[in-house]
Parts: sequence; C-alpha cells; structure tokens
Amino acid sequence: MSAPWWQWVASKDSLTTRLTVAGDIKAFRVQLLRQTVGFPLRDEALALGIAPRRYAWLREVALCVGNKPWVVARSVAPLSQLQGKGLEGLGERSLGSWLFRQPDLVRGPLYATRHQPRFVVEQSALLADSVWGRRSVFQHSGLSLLVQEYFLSSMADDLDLPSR
Ligand SMILES: C=C(O[C@@H]1C=C(C(=O)O)C=C[C@H]1O)C(=O)O
Repeated sequence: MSAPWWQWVASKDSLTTRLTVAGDIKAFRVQLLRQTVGFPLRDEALALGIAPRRYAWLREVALCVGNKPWVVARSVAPLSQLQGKGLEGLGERSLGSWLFRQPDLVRGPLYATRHQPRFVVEQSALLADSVWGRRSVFQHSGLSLLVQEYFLSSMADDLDLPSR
C-alpha cells in the first residue's frame, strides 16, 4: 500500500471528520442506502463472534463529498445489543459522529482488503469501484459494531491519490 493510502486506511480516528476536512468547502454528506434488520454475512458473523443466524442491524451508506460518493460503508451489529442506543432514527446523520462521542469507545484492529464490496452492487451509480477496503469492530457498553468501509476511485481522483 502506498504511503498516501496508508494515511487513510490505517487511521483509527473518525473517518467522518477526515472526509469533512479533506473535502474542504465541498459538503460532506451521508447518503443512506439501506437500514434494515437481517442476517449478517458469514464473515461478518465471524468478525463479530456471533452465530450467522442471529438477527442483526444492517446499515449501508455512501459517504459523499461534493455529491460524489468517496466511500461506501456497511455496519453490522447484533440486534439484541442495540436496545436503548437510539440508533434506529440515525437516518443520514453519521454513525461515526455518534460513535466517537461515546466515552468508553474501544476500536479493535483494522483489517485491510482489496476485495470489492458486496453490498452496493444494485446501486448502479456506486458500482463497486473500490481501491481499498477495511473493517474493524467497535465496542461500546455491551455493543459490538462491525464497520466496513471501502474507499472508491472517485476519492482517489479528487484527492490525486495513487492507484493503490
Ligand atoms: C466509523 C465511522 O463512521 C462512518 C459513518 C458511517 C455511517 O453513517 O453509517 C459508517 C461508517 C463510517 O464510514 C467514522 O466516521 O469513522
């Protein structure tokens, strides 16, 4: 991985904040693609340490800067752990902004991937064009939340980042 990409992929602070800063005067916006209850994918269940047939909260978003999707993200949490967290009504507000306000937040290791995301295929405007992907599990008062983020080539173009 090139050094400029490492700065993005390996950073453990809020991606929402980083994108807001990098976008400069171009507006940052969370576009909600899907928020639903369902079963996690096998590898997601494994990452969370839960059974694959356990109901989970699934949230998919595009993080847009100046109306262009720079990152697509899918977050997964066991439904039973979400009680009282008030995340159902999050809508187009950033999950990251909420997470990083939690005083007891712990972030697990980051894992990088060159795979394309599997969740946005039906969104033609976002047709998987990921340069790097990553995932990590956040822990906050009994909640384990898997966040998977894929950095898209439109971000590389706008920020003049290398191809990988
Ligand atoms: C984890 C963060 O949250 C971001 C915001 C998300 C959302 O609103 O669903 C999802 C993943 C992240 O890209 C962050 O900002 O670091």
